[in-house]
This record gives sequence, C-alpha cells and structure tokens, in this order.
Amino acid sequence: MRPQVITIAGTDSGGGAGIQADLKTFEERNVFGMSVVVAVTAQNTKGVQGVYPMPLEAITRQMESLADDFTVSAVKTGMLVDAQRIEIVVHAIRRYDWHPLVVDPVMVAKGGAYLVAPEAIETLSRKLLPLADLITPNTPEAEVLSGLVIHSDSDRELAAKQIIKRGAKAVLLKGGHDEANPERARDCFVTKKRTVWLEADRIHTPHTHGTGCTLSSLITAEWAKGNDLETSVRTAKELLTRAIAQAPEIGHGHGPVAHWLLREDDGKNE
Ligand SMILES: Nc1ncnc2c1ncn2[C@@H]1O[C@H](COP(=O)(O)OP(=O)(O)O)[C@@H](O)[C@H]1O
Ligand SMILES: Cc1ncc(COP(=O)(O)O)c(N)n1
Repeated sequence: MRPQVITIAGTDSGGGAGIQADLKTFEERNVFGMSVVVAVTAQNTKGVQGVYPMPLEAITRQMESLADDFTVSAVKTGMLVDAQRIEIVVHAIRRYDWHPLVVDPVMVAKGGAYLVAPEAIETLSRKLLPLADLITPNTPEAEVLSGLVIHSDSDRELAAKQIIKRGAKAVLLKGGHDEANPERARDCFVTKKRTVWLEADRIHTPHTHGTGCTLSSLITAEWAKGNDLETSVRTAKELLTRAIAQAPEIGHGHGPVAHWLLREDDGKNE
C-alpha cells in the first residue's frame, strides 16, 4: 500500500512553500499526501501579504477526519500560528500517536513576516519539541530553541545537542543562513548517538522560497517509505540541492524550487 502522510501547516497561495510545497513533494516521492490547514496565507514570491488562522474547530475536525480513516505512516508540522493552535495539534498528535513526527519549527518567513506569534515559541519548545522524532530548525530557529548564539560549527553541534536535551529525538540544524560559508550549504544532523555533517555546493540564487518546507517533506516521505532516518535525510538533502540548482524563474521575488525534479521513478510513469 502507498504510504499515507500528513502535513499540518499553513498554505502558501504562491505555491512554493507551506502545504502546497509539501503536497507537491509528497506526490513526487510516491507517498499519498494529506493536509491539515492551520492557516491560510496570502503570499507570493515577494512576501506574505496576509495571514488568516483557521478556526480551532476546523483544525481539530480535519485531524479527526484523517485519524478516522487513514493508516498514517508519518506526519510533519510547519507553520502553526499561535499557542492555542500548537496546543490542539500537540493534543491530536498524542491522541492519535502520529509518528514518526518531523517538526519544522517555522518561525519567520524569508521576507521577515512572523508565521508563529513570538509568544508561542515557548509552547512550541515545551510541548511540541519533545514529541519530535526529528526537528529541522534553521540557524535563527536553533538559536531560539537552544538559547545559544551560533557562530561556529562547534556552536551548531552544541545547539543541536541542547535541543536534544530538551526532548527532540534528532535534530537537523540547517545551514542555509550560514553566510560565513559562501561555497557550501552545510547541515548538522545530530542524534543521541552521533553527529553527521551533510554538505552540498551552495547555489548562488535568490530562489530559495520553500527550501525548508520542501526538505522536511522530503524527509517525511522517505521515512514513511521505511528508510532509516539518516538515509532519509541524506536523500532529501541531495534531492533538494538539485531542485534549488534548477529553480525556475517564477514570480518577481524569491522564487520556488523545481519540485518536479524531486520525482522518484517507480517505473509506473512511463
Ligand atoms: N543557496 C543554497 N544552496 C544550496 N543549498 C541551500 C541554499 N540555501 C539553503 N540551502 C539548503 O536548503 C535547506 C533549507 O535551509 P535553510 O534555508 O537554512 O532553511 P529555511 O528554509 O527553513 O530557512 C538546507 O538543507 C540548506 O542547507
Ligand atoms: C505557509 C508557509 N509556511 C512556511 C513558510 C516558510 O518557508 P521557507 O521554507 O522558505 O522557510 C512560508 N513562507 N509559508
């Protein structure tokens, strides 16, 4: 049976990030994608023009509908808006025992708009982080979640280990924002047992809208298919790098990546 996976996140009308990016990615990786819309955003490649949180009942009902019918192989979370919405998502994840759980602790969009209320970060850290089988912060998010300032590789590893101490089972600390390294995009993957650095060429492009969403969806899809976590993370990083390298020039701002290059050929497409 095709693995069935859920994204619990916000939409991006511009199609490059959020739920739209997640579902495109799931489709390309041959898993069946479902969604729980936590907020609708009016958004394009230039920025976020509006955020419209869904009523709490609508979020709960979507999760009930999915739990009532599907055999869920993996779940990811993205933009969760505020503390109340984080709480009901946490409640459902516990109630339905949705694992493996990949938490992308989305905080601020690349243009600077807040995608989660700053006062909700405490709730995310205290209640959602401990449920995460993998959490995928970028550097600023890792600083907030670990309480440490990150400058060097050893700071990165220390911050990831601190986040594990706070309850996450594994951490992928993404280095997309690491301006100090102009040639390589390096991510630090840390579990209780080991630290692995994942490296790729840094692509000189403004078109990185939705890279974090796409990466966490790739990992979720690969994990749902029964690959181990480290293999899933490695595959995801390789695929994403290719999709950034061939990003189309869509929109007038920070464009999306080439989701269609993520395609897994299962021999059924010919
Ligand atoms: N210019 C780039 N070239 C290659 N890889 C990149 C580039 N920018 C980001 N990445 C990679 O994309 C993924 C998402 O990174 P990042 O931008 O840090 O996350 P977010 O989108 O959550 O802010 C990471 O694997 C990172 O290394
Ligand atoms: C609805 C939504 N969720 C997440 C992001 C973050 O995008 P990125 O992956 O570029 O950090 C976004 N811009 N919009």
